[in-house]
Amino acid sequence: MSESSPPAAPPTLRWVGDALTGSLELLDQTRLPGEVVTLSCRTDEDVFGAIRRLSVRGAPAIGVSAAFGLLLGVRQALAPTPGPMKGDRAAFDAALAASAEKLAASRPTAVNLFWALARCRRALSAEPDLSPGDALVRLLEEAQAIEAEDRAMCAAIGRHGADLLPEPAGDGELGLLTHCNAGGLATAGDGTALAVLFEAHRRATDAGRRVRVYADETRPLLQGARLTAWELTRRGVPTTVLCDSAAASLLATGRVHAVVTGADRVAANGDAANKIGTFPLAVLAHRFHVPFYIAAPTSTFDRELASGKEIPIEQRDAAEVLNYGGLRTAADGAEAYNPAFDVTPADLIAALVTERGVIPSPTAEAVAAHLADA
Ligand SMILES: CSC[C@@H](O)[C@@H](O)C(=O)COP(=O)(O)O
Repeated sequence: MSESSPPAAPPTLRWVGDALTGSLELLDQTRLPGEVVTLSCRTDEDVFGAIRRLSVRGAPAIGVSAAFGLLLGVRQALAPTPGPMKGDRAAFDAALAASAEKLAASRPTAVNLFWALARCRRALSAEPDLSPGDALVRLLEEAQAIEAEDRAMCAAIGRHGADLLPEPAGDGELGLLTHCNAGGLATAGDGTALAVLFEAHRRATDAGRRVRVYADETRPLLQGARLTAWELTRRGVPTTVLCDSAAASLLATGRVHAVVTGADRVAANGDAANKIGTFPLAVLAHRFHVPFYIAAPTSTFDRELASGKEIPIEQRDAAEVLNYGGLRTAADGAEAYNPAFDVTPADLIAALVTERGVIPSPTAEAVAAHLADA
């Protein structure tokens, strides 16, 4: 390790051990960047709580964690103390359904949660003859497959997205603006939007060029200032944090050449829900003729929803808006409006980037063609 390397941090999520005795370790994102703390989850209740309070967050990471949470839920029901699984396969399937229902209630917007739970249940219903013990091992294999696939998806998204980015004229710096955290902390890999920015930085460095990432602080929970800036600076990417409300004046300077964000759910027509504050960025990007890209794996697409109007938007605790750093800052008696996500209409999105490639100027037809056989 060189002298300037930051201390190693634990991965965002990691399964440790076998199906019968293992646990899910999560890097507690509520403590970053000040403290690096690992949570050990041994029940689905632990995972539910971690998702709900945003110790683990970001659409793909929520999905992967929920898959491991499902295993923990079934194990807790059928082997609450160390030892072989009790009950028959019907008891296993009932515990699986109950745990999936519990985990699905943790957060409403990121479709990866429901996608991962449904995928695990399908894998088990395809093998009805497995004993409870073997079915638990099968569940672990499926959760680990989801995790490994997510990692590969991030890498592919990074390459496809970086191919879209312009080269600034002369020896100018490529300026890239992002919102919230769609990085390694939000996935099992290098992220979605941040994978694009990391790849752009790597390519620019190889070519002797410069990249700067502008990270919106992302009120009210500061995922941009706390998490995105932490990831970028640890990897040596020049990083500038700005108040969300400074984006218009930054774009007006011409220093931003593309805006890249992630998504929590993309509807069949290409409308995309992402962290509150993403939609205004897309409007601003349109105003300043800067391309606005959304990077998300196909597991974030919800073909059952015709448009973004149908995406359920999480409303969070008023205290997140009325307080700051644990202290009340809003006048007594004021109420809060605190949707966690907004929906960017497809016509403001220059391209959706997935692990399969790019959907330029997304429409329902283009999204359907892109997802065919997915
Ligand atoms: C690759 S993560 C994409 C999105 O999940 C991310 O941008 C986002 O909005 C996360 O919101 P959060 O409330 O922190 O879970």
